[in-house]
Amino acid sequence: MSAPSQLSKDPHNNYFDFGAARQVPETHTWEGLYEHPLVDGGVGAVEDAVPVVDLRDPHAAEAVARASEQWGTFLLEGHGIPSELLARVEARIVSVFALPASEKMRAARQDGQSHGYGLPPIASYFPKTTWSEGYTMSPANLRAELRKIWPDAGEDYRHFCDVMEEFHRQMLAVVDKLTVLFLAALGVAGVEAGRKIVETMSETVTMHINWYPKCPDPKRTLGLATHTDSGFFTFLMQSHVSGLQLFRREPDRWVGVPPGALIVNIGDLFQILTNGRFRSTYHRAIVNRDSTRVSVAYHLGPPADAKVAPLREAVGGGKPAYRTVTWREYFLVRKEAFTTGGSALQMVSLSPGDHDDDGDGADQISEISS
Ligand SMILES: O=C(O)CCC(=O)C(=O)O
Ligand SMILES: [Fe+2]
Repeated sequence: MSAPSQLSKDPHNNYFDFGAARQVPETHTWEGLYEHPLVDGGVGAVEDAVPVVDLRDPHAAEAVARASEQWGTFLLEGHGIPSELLARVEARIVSVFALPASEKMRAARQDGQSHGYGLPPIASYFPKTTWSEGYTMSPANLRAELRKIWPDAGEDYRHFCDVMEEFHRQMLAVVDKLTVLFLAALGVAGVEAGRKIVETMSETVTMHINWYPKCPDPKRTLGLATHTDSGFFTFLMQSHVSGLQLFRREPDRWVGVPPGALIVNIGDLFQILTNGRFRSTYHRAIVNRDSTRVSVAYHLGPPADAKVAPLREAVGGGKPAYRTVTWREYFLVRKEAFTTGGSALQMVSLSPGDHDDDGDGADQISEISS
């Protein structure tokens, strides 16, 4: 593998003009992308159809449990977010990425910062660059953040912020509904630990918007590198263009997720909280020749320094499978895992004889506490 181009990975020094690219340069060429077969995960597929949960279904909690245990991903229906709003979100996102490089670069993510414009946050762990641009923002500081791009706070600024805030407001209602189902599925609906999870999660919302330009040679490159989401769970809104693929084992294969739906992904910290019952999924995004694609990953998790350990109800009479971690600590573990090619969840798992130094005995293990 050739040495990575530091320049093209550094949003402060360089900007890759996707619109002008007539081929995929070495810096953006990924090897081994098609080692495993690709299968269709659409509703018509029999074996590999990605599960669907309809929030209006009286048995939705059971469907959520099954999908979270067996897939770690499901398509969400009956969420009540008007498709007209989702179309406006998409249009406004397209308009941000269409701005001249010099304007976008005003918001470039600085080293060590989680928010800002540029390559997706996980890009720095990989030797090659992905065929995408991203922008990470939190609803709490959306207006201040976007002033970097639009210092005069004109009409485009107001339209973007208004639509993203409306999206956030409507998403919070969906988060509430889905959290009720998750807690019911886990049997902790009336339990203190469950209440704490719900109370703290909405404070941490981060929105990561992704823009995948058209690509002259899409098989040679990747839009977003293979990863699991690290928090509790993520909603993924995507445009009507396919690109998301889930990794499934036995046999190893990539399952193409149908475009257009709102998707829910279980994250690593939820796998820890549920003692491995709900599972996070490896996923990636590919690009295509004819259409640009947009997605919004709406990430939810605990406050950065809250201790997360397997819930008592999930451990039952058994042993905790994971040690206590905070999201902040887990990011460091994840960085090491990306760098060494290991699994972050494996690195925080406990063997039967291990003691959880931070767990402070059986009482603490089943809690999330700040
Ligand atoms: O664009 C996609 O389909 C995937 C996005 C994603 O996985 C993420 O931002 O975490
Ligand atoms: Fe993701």
